[in-house]
Amino acid sequence: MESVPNSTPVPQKLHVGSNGIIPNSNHFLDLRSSLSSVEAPGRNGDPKLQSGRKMGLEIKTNPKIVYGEAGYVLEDVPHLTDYMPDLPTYPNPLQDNPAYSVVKQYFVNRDDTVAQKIVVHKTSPRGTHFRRAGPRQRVYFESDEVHACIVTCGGLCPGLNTVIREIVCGLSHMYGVTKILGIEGGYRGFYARNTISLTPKTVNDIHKRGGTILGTSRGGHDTSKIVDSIQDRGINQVYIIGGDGTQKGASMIFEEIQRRGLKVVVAGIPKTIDNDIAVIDKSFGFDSAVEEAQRAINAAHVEAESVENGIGVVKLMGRYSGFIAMYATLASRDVDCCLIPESPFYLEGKGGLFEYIEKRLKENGHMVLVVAEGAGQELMAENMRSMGHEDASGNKLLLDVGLWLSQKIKDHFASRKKKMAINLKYIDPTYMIRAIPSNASDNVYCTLLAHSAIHGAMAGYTGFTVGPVNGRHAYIPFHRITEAQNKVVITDRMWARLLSSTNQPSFLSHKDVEDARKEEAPPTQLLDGENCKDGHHVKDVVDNGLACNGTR
Ligand SMILES: Nc1ncnc2c1ncn2[C@@H]1O[C@H](COP(=O)(O)OP(=O)(O)OP(=O)(O)O)[C@@H](O)[C@H]1O
Ligand SMILES: O=P(O)(O)OC[C@H]1O[C@](O)(CO)[C@@H](O)[C@@H]1O
Ligand SMILES: [Mg+2]
Repeated sequence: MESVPNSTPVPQKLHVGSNGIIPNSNHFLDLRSSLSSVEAPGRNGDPKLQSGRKMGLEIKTNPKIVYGEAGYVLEDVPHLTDYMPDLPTYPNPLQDNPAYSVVKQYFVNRDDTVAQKIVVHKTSPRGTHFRRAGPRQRVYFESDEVHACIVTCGGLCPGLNTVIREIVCGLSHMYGVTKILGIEGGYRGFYARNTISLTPKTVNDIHKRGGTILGTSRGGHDTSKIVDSIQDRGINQVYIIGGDGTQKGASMIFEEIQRRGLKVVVAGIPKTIDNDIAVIDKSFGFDSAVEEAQRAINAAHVEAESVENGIGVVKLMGRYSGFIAMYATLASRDVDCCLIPESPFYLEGKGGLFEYIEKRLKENGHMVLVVAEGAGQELMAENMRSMGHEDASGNKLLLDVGLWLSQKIKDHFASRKKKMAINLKYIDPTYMIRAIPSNASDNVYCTLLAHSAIHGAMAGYTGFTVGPVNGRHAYIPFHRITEAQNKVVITDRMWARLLSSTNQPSFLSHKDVEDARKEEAPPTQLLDGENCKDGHHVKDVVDNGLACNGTR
């Protein structure tokens, strides 16, 4: 969150009505090409953006930001007409589609936007909005002109095949597209592998399988080779499914395409089993993972309660964010302790993990412990020589906290001082969970993501990631997805619910709590006005167009 320095120029203001509707839509459309050059206050002055590099990402395009009344801010996504102003448009073929033509107001009003925060005070500024996803009345591609491709990158996640299937079927059934290529093996597949032709027939039942039929990889992102391949193959719609690293790569591809002036749309579909993607409500596959994790937790519980002083330890995925562990714990009710990367813990002494385990064993005769793979990394590094290795994408390789913790617990209770017989079983279901097909609700979610991406691409939007914001699908500029990771906020209500359900110690000192409170709160919390560092009042926001959206 940052407030806007008073010295920055007030941007060109668009007249947005109090209901958020831009009164004359044509006026808005006419302004669209100039919007990309509207200087965003606080952004151009932001050293992270001025230097052009942040988290390895080159950000060259000014964000498209539109300011309205009462602190309304639209963080818009790029459009092909930003750099190709004279493109022709065509009526959306969906208007003649028997399934969709009967729907009242099927087409999204082009001024519709989705609010990032829906909990507001009566004096709150209206805050940040994103362009609403969905089909537009006019499209920028004729059906037989479209040559789409799909690529999946990063780690596996339940639902990848469903998204592939629904992009292929959606393009084909809704827009009559026949040329769709699958890029094999992630980003490097653009220049190092063959492509496969995808049709509704070939993808018909792939949603029932785990993994990705296209294969995936880490590393191998070579922007100019990728864009050469897109150009050489005559591809004009690129659908990129992947996590934060993938979206950074997608942003660079978009920048290069724009630099070359190509009529090529780049659409990102966010994927991560860890649910660590910022802005969106939830990532696909997360629900399926939490559900599948219940099987491992149940097994750990059965094993633990069947023996004297039984301890079941389950490791779940979550490199930097403990969402899977937190939700799996909350869902299960059999878990006595959940450890996540966001909440440091310690083993020995008063208030430590060993003391709590002993207490639970004495009270209950058994216990279940869930640990996210990224938890306790610093603690382990103090004990062991840290490897400091990275994978091909530059992600830090983690030490195995499950094995380490299990050994530490065994050693502690076997020590001469303690001499307490325990029976510990360690279950690592991480890759088994990641490899399952998506569950029913994720399947529906994947379908909506795919459709939103297709509608956006056909309408000429580009350089966006699609996803639900407060339940409504929106087009989100890449930089908003890649500039921060979503994490469990340990001063938030959800973590408090977990602590009260497991009765575990918080392992936090008073100082830890104070530090955590000072950290940025998540965008879903009520922050407007309250979190402006320089104390800009709502009136400043309204009168001077100053942005204070509480999200940076
Ligand atoms: N900063 C970056 N710039 C360009 N490309 C990147 C960047 N970071 C990662 N990539 C590319 O994106 C792809 C996937 O990245 P990564 O392995 O980090 O997975 P991810 O998309 O973050 O998914 P997940 O972490 O959920 O498995 C890789 O091919 C990698 O080369
Ligand atoms: O073993 P891999 O494929 O590199 O992936 C492991 C990582 O990928 C993730 O599943 C994210 O995709 C993390 O939870 C995990 O740390
Ligand atoms: Mg990642």
